[in-house]
Amino acid sequence: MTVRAAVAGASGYAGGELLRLLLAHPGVGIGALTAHSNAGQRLGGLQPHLLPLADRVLVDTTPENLAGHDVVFLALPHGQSAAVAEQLGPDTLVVDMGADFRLKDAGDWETFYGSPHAGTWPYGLPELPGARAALEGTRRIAVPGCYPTAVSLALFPAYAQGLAEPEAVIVAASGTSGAGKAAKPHLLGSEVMGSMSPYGVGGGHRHTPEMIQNLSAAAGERVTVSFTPTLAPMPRGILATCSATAKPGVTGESVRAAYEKAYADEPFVHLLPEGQWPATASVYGSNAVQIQVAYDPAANRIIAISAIDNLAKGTAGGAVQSMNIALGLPEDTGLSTTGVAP
Ligand SMILES: NC(=O)C1=CN([C@@H]2O[C@H](COP(=O)(O)OP(=O)(O)OC[C@H]3O[C@@H](n4cnc5c(N)ncnc54)[C@H](OP(=O)(O)O)[C@@H]3O)[C@@H](O)[C@H]2O)C=CC1
Ligand SMILES: CC(=O)N[C@@H](CCC(=O)OP(=O)(O)O)C(=O)O
Repeated sequence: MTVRAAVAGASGYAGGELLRLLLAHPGVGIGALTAHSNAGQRLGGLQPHLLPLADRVLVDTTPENLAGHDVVFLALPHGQSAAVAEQLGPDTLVVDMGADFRLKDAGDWETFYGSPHAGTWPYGLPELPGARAALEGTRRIAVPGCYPTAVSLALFPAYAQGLAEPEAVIVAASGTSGAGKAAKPHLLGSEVMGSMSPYGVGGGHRHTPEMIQNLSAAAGERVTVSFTPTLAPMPRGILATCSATAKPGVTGESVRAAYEKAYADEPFVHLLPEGQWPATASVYGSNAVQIQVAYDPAANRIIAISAIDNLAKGTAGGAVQSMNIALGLPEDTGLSTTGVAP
């Protein structure tokens, strides 16, 4: 079976990484490539690493250009996907890599994104309880945010197995590609190189409600989240350091056993051997997630650390993984757990 896929936002970082993965996917043929300000340009001038597609010309992001495909990926800025998606038929698999359909609570959406809520689609993080079943056969997928991917995978086993109190503290470092390709003053090389800095401090980051949604569902009670993102001088990668107070009776052994149970059969999540710690360099360009967990008896806290590539498992790889499930393909088709090093 070969499906024909269109990519809206093909000139951006997420669209570019998606095309890199789709070029290696045996079940996908690449159809229309759309953009906005770069419509009319050769892809090779914007994504020079995608050599097999260099002479393809970007077209406008219109329903006409996206029609006639089996799968349409939307790698557009927040708030742009809903209007495009509603023009696509119910038989088309629409995979939204933006935020528009991730949140269930309309109030949360309005508070953090400042526009009317478009709706909620099956959530593309297959490792979460119940998520795979919701993705099977669906024709609409909301790909999670990059930080919520890293944080939810680091912490949900502790909540799902009743080991952690409902308050999580998270500090995560992201590479600069997480902010997209558009020029922003704080992303100038001279600002980023040789420096790390926090942003969105104090509960203001828009990924906070998405983390609360995922962790609360796992816990069966509302989990509060204190989330501090930081910008790291690297192009890709997220390292999320997450902790929560342990419930009475928790030990290092019970925490380890909970994570081993949660991830025993997951193709992309690798619980590292004890004593080895996640590193962004180890997952560069791959769909793998590295996780390690420890119990700090002096502080009575569970500490879970994850590393992902924000553009791979954190966006495009997660999108392909969920597409595979929706189409009934083996989940790992076209995806690799092999990174690039050094
Ligand atoms: N970067 C990351 O790590 C992650 C990104 N995402 C999500 O993926 C989506 C794309 O992000 P990213 O690739 O980083 O962003 P970029 O800024 O790199 O790319 C944005 C893309 O959208 C196009 N675009 C911009 N404005 C419009 C518009 N008004 N209508 C239609 N197309 C438009 C751009 O076209 P043109 O170049 O022609 O202007 C470009 O192709 C976002 O929703 C983001 O949240 C999700 C998880 C992680
Ligand atoms: C470093 C950096 O700026 N990262 C982005 C997150 C990117 C992402 O995954 O988020 P969305 O898909 O929700 O846009 C940020 O903090 O806004």
